[in-house]
Amino acid sequence: MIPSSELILNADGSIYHLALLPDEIGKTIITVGDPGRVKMVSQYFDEILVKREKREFFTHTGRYKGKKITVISTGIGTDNIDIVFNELDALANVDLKKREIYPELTRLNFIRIGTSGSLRKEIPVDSFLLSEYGVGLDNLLHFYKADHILKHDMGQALANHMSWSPFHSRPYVVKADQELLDVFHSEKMHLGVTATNSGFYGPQGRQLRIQVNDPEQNDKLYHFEYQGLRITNLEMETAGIYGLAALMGHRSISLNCILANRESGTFSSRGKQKIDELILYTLDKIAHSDLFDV
Ligand SMILES: O=P(O)(O)O[C@H]1O[C@H](CO)[C@@H](O)[C@H]1O
Ligand SMILES: O=c1cc[nH]c(=O)[nH]1
Repeated sequence: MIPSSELILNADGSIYHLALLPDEIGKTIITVGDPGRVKMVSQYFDEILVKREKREFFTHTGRYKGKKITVISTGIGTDNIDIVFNELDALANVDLKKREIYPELTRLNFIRIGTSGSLRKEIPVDSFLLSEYGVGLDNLLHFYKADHILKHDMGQALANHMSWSPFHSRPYVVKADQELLDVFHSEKMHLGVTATNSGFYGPQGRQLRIQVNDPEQNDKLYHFEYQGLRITNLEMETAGIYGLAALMGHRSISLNCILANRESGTFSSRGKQKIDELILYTLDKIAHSDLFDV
């Protein structure tokens, strides 16, 4: 039995931060960072069955062309990914009344629709990128037994290449789910290696008023190459999503709308329109693939 200090439920039996009950989520779950993006997705649903909000976690569950879909905002960062993924997994795989893990587990499909900054001129603002790998420069996965899902050789090669101080955590590398990669890949998508960091400014090499430790950081990331793989873009959730989904036995994929180009120093003026395009692209792929439950 999982004690009430670990699996925390609200008075109505819903899970602590998300305030959701088990039958209020679908097996296909779209994650977005921005709570305002939830209704940008659910406006296309044919019906909305559940609407819930608590803190930065806004959830709409509904149906789109016959498929049951949940869209949920995670807020920013892998610390929030830890909360959202553990709580959604508990809703699917733990009997909340008995506080016991179900003998048969349910596999969820997670699709991130997020924004990102590109490191490369050839991946310009307003383009879309599918993350083949997530490279965690944060430290979330180091708190879990994750050796069996990590591409250690590449993580170590990147640590050596960056010549970081021992105060930095070691990069962790996780591959996307291959079936979801196949579903979402098309000529509209760049395929990339996405570096996930623990901040938007210093950790992504942005310097406004206070100095960063390594002004060459983005340049070093740009030049890193491992077995033909090169880092393409920066954001703040993908590697955590790939890591936790793989550890829990779920599928996950991250779709990025490129808003910033760090090499050319530009930022999109058409962000909302391009995110809307990526949402419609994603919903269309879900509607037409057998991988997603009705
Ligand atoms: O647009 P979202 O999904 O929030 O994603 C990106 O944008 C945020 C930073 O502005 C970070 O969460 C980053 O990962
Ligand atoms: O540069 C960017 C743009 C969006 N989100 C990020 O995390 N970084």
